[in-house]
Amino acid sequence: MKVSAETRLTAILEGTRAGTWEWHVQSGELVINERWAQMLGYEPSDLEPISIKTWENLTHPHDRRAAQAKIERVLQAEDESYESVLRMRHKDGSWRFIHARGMVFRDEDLDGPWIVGTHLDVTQQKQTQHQLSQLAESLPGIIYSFVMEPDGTYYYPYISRKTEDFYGFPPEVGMERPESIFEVIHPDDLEVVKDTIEYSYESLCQWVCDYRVLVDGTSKWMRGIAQPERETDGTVTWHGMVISIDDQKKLEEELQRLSTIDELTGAYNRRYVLAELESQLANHARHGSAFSLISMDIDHFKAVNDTYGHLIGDDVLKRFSDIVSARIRKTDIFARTGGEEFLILMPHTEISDAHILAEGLRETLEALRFRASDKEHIQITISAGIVGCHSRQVSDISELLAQCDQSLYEAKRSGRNRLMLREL
Ligand SMILES: Nc1nc2c(ncn2[C@@H]2O[C@H](COP(=O)(O)OP(=O)(O)OP(=O)(O)O)[C@@H](O)[C@H]2O)c(=O)[nH]1
Repeated sequence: MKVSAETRLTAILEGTRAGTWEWHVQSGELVINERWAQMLGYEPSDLEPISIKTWENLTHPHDRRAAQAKIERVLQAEDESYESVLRMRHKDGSWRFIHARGMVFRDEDLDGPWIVGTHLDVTQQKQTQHQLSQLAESLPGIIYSFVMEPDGTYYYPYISRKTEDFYGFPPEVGMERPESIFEVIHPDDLEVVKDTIEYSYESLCQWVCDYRVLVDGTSKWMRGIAQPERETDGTVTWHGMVISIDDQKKLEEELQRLSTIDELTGAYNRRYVLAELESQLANHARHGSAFSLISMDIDHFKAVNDTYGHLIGDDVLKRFSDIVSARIRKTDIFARTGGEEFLILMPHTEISDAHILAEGLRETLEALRFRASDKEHIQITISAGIVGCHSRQVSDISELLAQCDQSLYEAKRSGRNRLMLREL
C-alpha cells in the first residue's frame, strides 16, 4: 500500500496529539494546526488574527523570556534545536504545561528563517511529577535513584531535599557531583558501603547498609535500603531511601552497654568478664601474652548486713567498687560476679603487678572507715586469690576460675584480710 508522506505525517500528528507551529521570524507570522489551539481550549478561529503575539500573550511571561532566549540560540546556530516546557494560559484561566520543541528551517526560496515545531500537553505528567516530589519531601528519609554503569561510572538522577537535614547540603550538589555523597560517609564505614553496593550490583539483591555520616564533626547513623534493576547494557539503577537510625542505634548501644553492667555497682557483670576472659585465654594460647586474674571477696560481709541493714550493705558495695575502679588501669576489667564477690581481669600483666594492685587495695580498705551513720563507721577487709597466667597453656576458663577460687578459699581459711598467689 502506498501512502503519501502528507497522510503519514497527519496520522503521526493525530496519534501523538501534537500541536504544530510554524513561525516566520521576520514578519511574526504564525501558522498553527487545530490541536495547537484546542490544547488551550480554543478553535483556531477564536484566536484570529494569529501571529507570534498570540503565542506571546498566551505564554507565562517568565517562561516566555526563557523560551525566547533558547530560540535566539537556535537562530544563532549555537544550538541545533529548541526545547522548553512552558506554562500557557488555557481558555478557562488555568495554566497548562506545554512541552515545545522546534528547529530552524531555512531555504533559498523563503524570505528568511522559519522555526517549525510541535506542542505537547504535559500538564498531567507535570502534576504527577509534582505530587511525587511532594510525597518524597514529606517522607522521613532521602528518596533517591542511583545509577552505576558497567565501567563503574555512577550518578544520581534524583535525590530528594532531605539531604539538607541529613548531609548538610542541597540535593543539587549530589546530583552534580555524586562523589559528594560518598565524601560525607564516615571513613570507617566507606568500605562497607562500597562493598555492599558492589555485591548488590553483582547479585541484584536489595542493598541494605547501616553506616555513619560525618557532618560538621558529628557522626550520625543512617540506614540505606534500595532495590536494584539491571538494564540490558549492564547498567544498574537503584531506587531507594536513606533513613536516620541515630536514635535507634544510640538506644541499641545503651542497651548493649547496660547488658554488660552490674546495676548496683556500675562494675561489669559476670557474663561480660567471662566473655572477656575467654578471649584473653585465646590470646594467651595464640600469642602467649601474660595476664592475671584477681578474685576478691569482702570478709564477713554478712555481718555488715546484719548489723547495719541491707541498704548500708549496698552502699558499702558501691563505695568499694568506686575505690577499685579508680585504682585499675583502663585496660583492666573489673566485674561484680556475685553478692560480695568481684573479679579483676588484667591483660598483659605479670602476677607481680597484679599482686601490687591487690595489696594496695587490701591496705587501703583495711585503713578506711565507711560511714554507716553519724556515730557508726564500718571497717571492711578483703581476701583475694590471684592467678597469673604466664607460661603454662590454660585452655579452659573453668580451670582458671577454679584455680583462682582455690587461692581465695585459702586466703579465707588462713585468716582473711590477705592474698594468695598462684602462678600457672
Ligand atoms: N547489701 C547487700 N548484700 C548482699 C548482696 N548480695 C549478697 N549479699 C549478702 O552478702 C552476704 C555474703 O555472706 P557470706 O556468703 O556468708 O559471706 P561473708 O559473710 O562475706 O563471709 P566470708 O565471705 O566467709 O568472709 C550475705 O549476707 C548476702 O545476703 C547485695 O546485693 N547487697
